[in-house]
Amino acid sequence: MILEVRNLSVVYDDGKKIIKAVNDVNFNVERGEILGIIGESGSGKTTLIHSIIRAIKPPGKISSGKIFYEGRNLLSLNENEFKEILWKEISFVPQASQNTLNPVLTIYKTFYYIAESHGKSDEKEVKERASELLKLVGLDPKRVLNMYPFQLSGGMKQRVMIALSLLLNPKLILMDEPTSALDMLNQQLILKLIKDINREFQVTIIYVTHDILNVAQIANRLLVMYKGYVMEEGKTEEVLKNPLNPYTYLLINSIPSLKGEIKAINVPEDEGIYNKGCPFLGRCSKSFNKCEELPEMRRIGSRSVRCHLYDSNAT
Ligand SMILES: Nc1ncnc2c1ncn2[C@@H]1O[C@H](COP(=O)(O)OP(=O)(O)OP(=O)(O)O)[C@@H](O)[C@H]1O
Repeated sequence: MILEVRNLSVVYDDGKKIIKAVNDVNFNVERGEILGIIGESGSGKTTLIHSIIRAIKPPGKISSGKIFYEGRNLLSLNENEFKEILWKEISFVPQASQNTLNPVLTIYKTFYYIAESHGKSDEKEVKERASELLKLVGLDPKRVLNMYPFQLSGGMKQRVMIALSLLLNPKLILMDEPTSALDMLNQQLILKLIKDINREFQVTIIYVTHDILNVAQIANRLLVMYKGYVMEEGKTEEVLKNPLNPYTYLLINSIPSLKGEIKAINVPEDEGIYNKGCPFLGRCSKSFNKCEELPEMRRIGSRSVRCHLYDSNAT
């Protein structure tokens, strides 16, 4: 196991409103796997992976929990200890990452500054490593290293971000919606690239998306989130073939035939009156009295599910 998230909760409290963005989340990430985290917009996916890289800013706050990376709790390391881990052990491809490249730096300088901040300031070595990585992601280093971000297409920028994430040979890469701003062809190319990187370098990947078809092509396991709660977890093919949680069932059955994006789920909107109980209570067609209590995560064979429908089967 490379990462272990235990009882993680995150709240945003601006003094007027409290949003419980991540609620008592528990999961493990096995070495070498691709874990897909799926859920609609607002389900807490970005907040969850920002917690891992300690990027939660006020009014956000990690209210409880531990995140163990190779046995060390990331949340209790001091700044210097954590700096040693970021990029070198764990790297991050952010959401809308095409817009996160510094517009006044050439691509080479961007590589150089990250390497330099981790004690690697030999220009020749950095250039060689950057060239090797750009080639790996299908870009011509001779052209691209001297270019500025505005001279690159969205697909090229996304490839640069993936190359950058590999710069210091991390063991774990967190990717937040890495294909969301790309056309279908580029999405498929990036997915193939991520799968190749995972296989070739044995890098563990956490891939966050609202696009279930997209992630199902590459993820070994899926974690389904709703309103900050994990609703279901299991091997990709098992979850897709036999979703246990009514929310997962709806997610899968809302896939339009041509494209996997979850645009709308064909159930009534949440009326917003259910502050306790199952988070999906307001929209679930299978709910019954017991659902007014929050269901615990139950283990069913190799799967886990949060739903009272399985109470009697719980082991
Ligand atoms: N900086 C912030 N201040 C206040 N609330 C926030 C902040 N960031 C996120 N939230 C709230 O936390 C909840 C979870 O948001 P988050 O961005 O983590 O979800 P998400 O599943 O990643 O959605 P998306 O795919 O749209 O990014 C939402 O209700 C969101 O409005």
